[in-house]
Amino acid sequence: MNKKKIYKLPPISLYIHIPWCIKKCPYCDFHSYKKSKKIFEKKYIKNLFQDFKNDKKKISKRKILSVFIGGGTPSLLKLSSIKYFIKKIKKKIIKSKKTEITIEINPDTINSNQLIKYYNFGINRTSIGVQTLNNNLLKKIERTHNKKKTIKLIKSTNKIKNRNLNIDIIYGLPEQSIQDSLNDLKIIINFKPEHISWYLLDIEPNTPFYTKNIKLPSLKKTRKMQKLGKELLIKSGYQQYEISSFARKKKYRCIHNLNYWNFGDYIGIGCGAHGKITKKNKDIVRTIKTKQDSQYIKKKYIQKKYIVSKKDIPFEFFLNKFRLLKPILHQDFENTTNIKKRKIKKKISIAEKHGFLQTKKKSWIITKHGKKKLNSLLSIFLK
Ligand SMILES: C[S@@+](CC[C@H](N)C(=O)[O-])C[C@H]1O[C@@H](n2cnc3c(N)ncnc32)[C@H](O)[C@@H]1O
Ligand SMILES: C[S@@+](CC[C@H](N)C(=O)[O-])C[C@H]1O[C@@H](n2cnc3c(N)ncnc32)[C@H](O)[C@@H]1O
Ligand code: SF4
Repeated sequence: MNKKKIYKLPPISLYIHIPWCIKKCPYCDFHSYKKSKKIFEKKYIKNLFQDFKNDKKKISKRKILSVFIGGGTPSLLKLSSIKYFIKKIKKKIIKSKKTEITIEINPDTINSNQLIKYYNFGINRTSIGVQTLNNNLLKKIERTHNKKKTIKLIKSTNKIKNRNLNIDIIYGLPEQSIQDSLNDLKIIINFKPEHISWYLLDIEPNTPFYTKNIKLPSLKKTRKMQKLGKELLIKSGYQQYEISSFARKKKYRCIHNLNYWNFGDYIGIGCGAHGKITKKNKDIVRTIKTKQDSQYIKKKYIQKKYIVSKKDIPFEFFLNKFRLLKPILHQDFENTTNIKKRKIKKKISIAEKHGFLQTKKKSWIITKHGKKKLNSLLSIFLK
């Protein structure tokens, strides 16, 4: 009998991109820019919903695991726009109160009353971009908020029942001392946010911080910050479940980001949003939405769409999976990529020879050395 193999498709999330910011931060490589007065928010929201409806058809009845409203700065939107949009998508896709719905917030864009309203609309996870609480450093990285204002906003979240709060902090900032970086963590930990994303400043070539040649802490210093910061977070009750992600309890791990790192699928709507959809024949389709808002509101949603070539899939899979710093099941690789593990045997043995990986009966394990040299490990799969 000719048995047809039925593949299980990966879980699918929804990402919504709001590209606007108060101003562009000089270190930021995200797709974001200052909003022009000519662009009407209402029009953008209407188009977001149309873009969503178009993409929704491509996933038929697959259940949405999580929703993430990111940016840019989604908290720049009017409360009425967010309320309207959440209500519309909830009707279409969200069947359970447990579905994680996150919104990213810049502390200079809202007050505590507005933040509380997000929870009333059904958003159940909020993420505040604090970066640092040192006023001098905030000025150096050209942020528009200060310590006092940020702390007031964080404090106000204590009133929220079932709060699920994430705080983004960056370390390795220009001229930052080890003590400065640990102080930021100590202050934030005192507020007991459910989640802390603790990023090392990344300098990408197309940002002003790259071209300006700013003075960064030495590698030795950032390594020390990393070691001491991680120890502090763990001592304070946070569990690390990804390179930069720490949660107070397992239930506070970010479902949306975990789905990306597990090489799950996601619809990406809004200017510059990326999407990844695995089709029934296991082709992986990536989409990039139109970057300019003026074009997007003319209903030109898609900028690029392509099928990921078979030879690139292992690299994309490991790029995400290695971030979780835990064993990767062979079965998981084969199921998610539709590629047999023997096809990557050569690359795995190179990684083993370098001491980056160990092959066990059912999984690959990243060694301590591999965790330190994650980029070198990944580059093996890029070749
Ligand atoms: C897209 S931003 C959204 C938050 C909001 N726009 C804000 O900045 O307040 C998400 C997070 O990415 C992090 N981030 C942005 N640029 C970074 C960089 N160059 N290096 C490390 N982290 C960065 C920041 O912590 C920021 O809060
Ligand atoms: C830098 S992370 C910050 C997460 C935040 N710290 C938190 O835990 O809530 C932002 C998230 O938005 C997603 N994201 C940002 N820009 C995106 C885009 N243009 N298309 C798709 N996803 C995007 C990232 O992949 C990630 O899941
Ligand atoms: S860090 Fe946040 S506020 Fe700054 S430009 Fe990037 S997205 Fe906008």
